[in-house]
Amino acid sequence: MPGDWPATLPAVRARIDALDSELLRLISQRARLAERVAEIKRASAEPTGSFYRPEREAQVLSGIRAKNPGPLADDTVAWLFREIMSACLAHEQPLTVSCLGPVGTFSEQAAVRAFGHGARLALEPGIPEVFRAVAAGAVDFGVVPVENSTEGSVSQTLDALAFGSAGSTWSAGDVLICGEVSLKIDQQLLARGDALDTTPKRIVSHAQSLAQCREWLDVHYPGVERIAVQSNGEAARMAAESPDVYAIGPQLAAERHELQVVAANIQDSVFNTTRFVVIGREAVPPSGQDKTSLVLSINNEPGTLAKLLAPLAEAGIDVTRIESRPARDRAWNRKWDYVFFIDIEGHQDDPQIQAALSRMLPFCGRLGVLGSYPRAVSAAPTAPTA
Ligand SMILES: O=C(O)C(=O)C[C@]1(C(=O)O)C=C[C@@H](O)C=C1
Repeated sequence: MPGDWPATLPAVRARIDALDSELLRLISQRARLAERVAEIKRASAEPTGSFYRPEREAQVLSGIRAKNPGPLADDTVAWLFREIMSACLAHEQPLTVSCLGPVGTFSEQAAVRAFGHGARLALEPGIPEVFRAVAAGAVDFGVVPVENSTEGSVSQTLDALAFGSAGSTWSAGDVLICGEVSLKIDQQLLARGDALDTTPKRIVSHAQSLAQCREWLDVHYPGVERIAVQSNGEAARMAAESPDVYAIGPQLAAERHELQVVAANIQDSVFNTTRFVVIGREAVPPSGQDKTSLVLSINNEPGTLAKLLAPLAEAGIDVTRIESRPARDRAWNRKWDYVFFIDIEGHQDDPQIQAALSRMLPFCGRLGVLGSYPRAVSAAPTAPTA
């Protein structure tokens, strides 16, 4: 520690007060610059619909992590700047972000992780409703779960991205992936305070959460009926209404619904993590550290998948995920039975990616780009546990 550090508590606090004043002055100056950014965006020849710039935010957060001198963790300083940017953006143009509700879902937590507390949240009863709100322009962006490390893909999200709405109120392509955020999922068993010493008649949660805790429930609550509901928030709401019902969900749900934690961190895997995507209506320009999500159908002949992936391998493009699902949409399955979801490193505007995609086209029944977006930059209020 430098020799001129103050020695007494009042002297240290005086130094902290002086630094806080300086920080406040700098943050206010930053907010003034954000006002200027807004003026420039409004006057731009090609004004974009939203002032939110995920590619710029990813660059700012990566830069902060790289420059962090300590002693605070990279995740912590990135989180502080996430909130500063969120406040600056809210000052430029308030955003509304839709996600699965009611209050107390992991999706709510992920939306705050992606946008900070400056965004207004619009909570929807289901994932299709989040897509509909984004497609209709009722909200600026949405945040939806796409895959979980224990349970795999969230089929409602993949189907909506690939095929559009089941009722044809909006089409695939109206909604694009604009960003991603990962959340460590710690599941809590929740109950009303007056139900703690009883055996519940039912344990309710979202199907994914029940599946993530299957083994733990088999051991600790064998024979108790498990009921899947629309969301963890809805489960917590039901537990708050009846002492016969226990819910599984996040700590946030306990706080929002005034429930007690009967058992903490009951997920079967300690690495349990869910990846969420941010969905919007506009394509995102390159940030320099991007991913592209593709959906495609292939001719079901021997060797086609290998031929399809060869241009990516030959160009040294990393495939971060590949997943197949039955094609539900007639336009996709008239001739082709399965669709593949493939995530690759890079942006669709990169010439190298464009060249690889055009070499893949002859092997595809259809090929759609679900979006190019900045790779998640970790920014968490507390150090992640895994
Ligand atoms: O650089 C911009 O375009 C801004 O609007 C400024 C800013 C920021 O506070 O740094 C705010 C919101 C955007 O999403 C990205 C960055």
